[in-house]
Amino acid sequence: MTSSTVQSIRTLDKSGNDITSVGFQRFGFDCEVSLDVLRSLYLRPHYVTTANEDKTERVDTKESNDPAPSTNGGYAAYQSKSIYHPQSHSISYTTLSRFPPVKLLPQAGRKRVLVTGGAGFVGSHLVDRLMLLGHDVTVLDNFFTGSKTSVSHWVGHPNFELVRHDVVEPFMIECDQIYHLACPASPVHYQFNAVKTIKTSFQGTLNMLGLAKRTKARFLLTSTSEVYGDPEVHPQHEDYWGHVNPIGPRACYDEGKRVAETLTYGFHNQDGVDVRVARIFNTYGPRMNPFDGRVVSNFIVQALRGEDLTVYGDGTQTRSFQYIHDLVDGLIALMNSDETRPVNLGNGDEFTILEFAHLVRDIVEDVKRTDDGIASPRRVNIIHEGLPKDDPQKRRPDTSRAKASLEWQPRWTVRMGLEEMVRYYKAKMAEGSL
Ligand SMILES: O=c1ccn([C@@H]2O[C@H](COP(=O)(O)OP(=O)(O)O[C@H]3OC[C@@H](O)[C@H](O)[C@H]3O)[C@@H](O)[C@H]2O)c(=O)[nH]1
Repeated sequence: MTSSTVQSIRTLDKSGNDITSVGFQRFGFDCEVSLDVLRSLYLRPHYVTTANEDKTERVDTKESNDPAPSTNGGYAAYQSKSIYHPQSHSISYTTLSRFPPVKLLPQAGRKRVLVTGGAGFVGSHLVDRLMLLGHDVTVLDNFFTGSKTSVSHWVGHPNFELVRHDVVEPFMIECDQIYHLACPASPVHYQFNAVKTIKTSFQGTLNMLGLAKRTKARFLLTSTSEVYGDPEVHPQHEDYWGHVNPIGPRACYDEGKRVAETLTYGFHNQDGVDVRVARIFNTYGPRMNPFDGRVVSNFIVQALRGEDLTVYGDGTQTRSFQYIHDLVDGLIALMNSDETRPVNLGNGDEFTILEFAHLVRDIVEDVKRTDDGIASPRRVNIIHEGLPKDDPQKRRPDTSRAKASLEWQPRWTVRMGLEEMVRYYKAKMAEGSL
C-alpha cells in the first residue's frame, strides 16, 4: 500500500463523522494523534521493492531526496529503506531510517513507561501511541507470540528501548507507569502450554507488581472478559463474578487472569500500590497474528485466500468486537484516571459468529472490488466445524462504568475496523509475508 493510498482512506465513526485522529486530552494526559500518521506505521510496506538489482541505488537516492515530512503528508519519508530484490529473493536491511516526528515534551510532562508484551498486537499499538506522544518507552517481550517487526520501526530511537525478557523472571528499571500486557491471549496460543500461561499470569504479574511497589509506578493490568467465563449474566457488568470452569481447557488463561486481578488488589490493599485493571473484550486490528486462530484473523485470511470460512458449532454463540484504536484510547484513559476498580473495555455491537462470517465475507469482497477493481470469481463457502470445549455462548460488555469514569466509549464501527484490517492483510499478502 502506498502512502497516498493510506491518506485517501475515508473512515467514519458511529455517528457518521470523519475519523481523522484517535485519542483525546483527558485527566491531564493528551493522547491524541493523527490517524494517517498511525496508519503510516502499520499499513506501510516493510521494504521497497526493486525490479532489478541495478535500481537499488536509484531507489535509495530518490528516497533520501523526499521532501521533509509535514503534518499534511510526506509519510513516505518514514518508510523503511530496506530493499527487497525479487530476482534473488533477498532483502537488504538497513539501520538508517528517519523516525516519524514525536512530540517534544518538557521533562515534567514526560513519562517513563514500561510496556510488558509491547511487541504483541495490543502492545505495539499502545507503544506507537506513547512514542508519538513523546514519552520514554521500554518494551519487554519474550517474543513467544509478539514479533520484533511490530515495533522495529522504533528501534534506535532515543526514546525507545526493546528488551527480550520473560516476565516470569524479575526485571528492574526506573519507571512511572507500567502497562502489564504480557501473556498469550489467543485460545490456541494460551492452551499450547497451559502451565506456562498460568505461570506468566501469576509469576509475571507478581514480578511486575513488585517492581511497581519498589518504584511507586502506577500499574495497569490488562485482564480479560474471560474472567466472566461462560457468563450466566448478559451483558457482563464488572460486578458479575463470572462462571469459569477451573479445570477446563481455558482455565489456564481465565483463572490465570483472575488470580492476576486478585494479586493486583492484594498489592493495592496491603501495600498501597496504585493500580488499574482493564477487562478487555474481543479486540481486532492490524498486526493481529494471522495464524493465531482467533475468529477475526481466521475469517479475513480465509476469505482473502478464497478458502471456506470455518464457523465453530452452529455459529449461534455471540461476541462483541472492538477496534484496536478504541482499546488503546480506553487503556490510556484508564491509566491516567482515578478509577481503581476493574473497568470493561469493549464494543457493545454484538454478533452471532454466523452473522459475523457473513459480514467478513461481504467486507472482503467490497474492499477487493473498491481497492483493486476485482470482483471475486465465486463466493467462499461458510462451513461448520466442532465447537471447542467451554466456548462461551455469549459475550457483550456493559461499558457503563467506562463511560461514567473515563468518559470513554468506542467510536469505530465494526465495518470500518474490518475494512482497515482487510487492507492490512492484503498489503501483507502483496508483500509476500502472509
Ligand atoms: O475460525 C474460527 C475461530 C473461532 N471461532 C469462534 O469464534 C468465537 C471467538 O473466538 P476467538 O478465538 O476469536 O476468541 P474468544 O472469544 O474465544 O477468546 C478471546 O476472548 C477475549 C480475549 O481475552 C482473548 O483474546 C481470547 O481469549 C468463538 O466462539 C470461537 O469458537 C470460529 O467460529 N471460527
